[in-house]
Amino acid sequence: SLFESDEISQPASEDITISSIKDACREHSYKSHLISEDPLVIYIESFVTPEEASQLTDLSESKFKLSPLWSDDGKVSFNPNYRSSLTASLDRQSLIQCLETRARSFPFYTTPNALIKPLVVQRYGPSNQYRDHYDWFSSTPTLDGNIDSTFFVYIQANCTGGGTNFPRLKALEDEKWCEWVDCDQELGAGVTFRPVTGNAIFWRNLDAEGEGLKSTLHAGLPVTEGMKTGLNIWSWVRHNKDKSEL
Ligand SMILES: O=C(O)CCC(=O)C(=O)O
Ligand SMILES: [Fe+2]
Repeated sequence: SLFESDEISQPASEDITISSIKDACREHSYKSHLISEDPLVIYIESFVTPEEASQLTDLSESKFKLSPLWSDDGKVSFNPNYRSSLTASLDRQSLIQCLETRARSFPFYTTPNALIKPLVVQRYGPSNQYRDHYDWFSSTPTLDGNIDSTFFVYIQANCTGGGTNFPRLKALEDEKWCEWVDCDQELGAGVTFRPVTGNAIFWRNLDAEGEGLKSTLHAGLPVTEGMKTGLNIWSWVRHNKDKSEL
């Protein structure tokens, strides 16, 4: 086990890890909090600085198109009833390379050689949402890799609503989480992270055999007012090749 504590739903405060990195283009510290051990879900405070968050928002500004959906063979389709946000794919300039390095050096990132595909930014205005889905694909012959881990970083959170809901995670009971998690939702609704600029959720999508974890089901809940923008950092690994580089 990665952790000493077996209390998955209420990690002790000793589970906080502070990481400081000098090589992610500038010195940067963030704080990790264990949310769930299986599936592995970590909440990261200040994964990006406020300046980085606003630069990322600026970089994506002119690039937004309707967000796609992917089938298990990797084909793209559109269905605004299911996913109504906008997506921008970012050029790999210096800030992006810094964030890729920061992601690779995250202590819980176990596939340092995995392929990071171009980073994408998701934008949600009023009523925009992304209903329940997995970030992983079921194995099919046409797609030889899968998304092993996800960072979802809130880069703009001037909104109400728009939480990131994991309906199959056990609700967090300790009030200390209410700073970041919706503590007013119904029991049984899992865990809903509230958008907070600069903070991120990291999770592993695949089990040790490379199979998708159904416990990672999640949704971007509808924004009720304002604007939410988030950055995805997805790492890809090959199927059945023991987490090798894609
Ligand atoms: O918007 C969110 O909170 C989640 C976004 C998401 O799940 C995705 O882009 O795959
Ligand atoms: Fe997702």
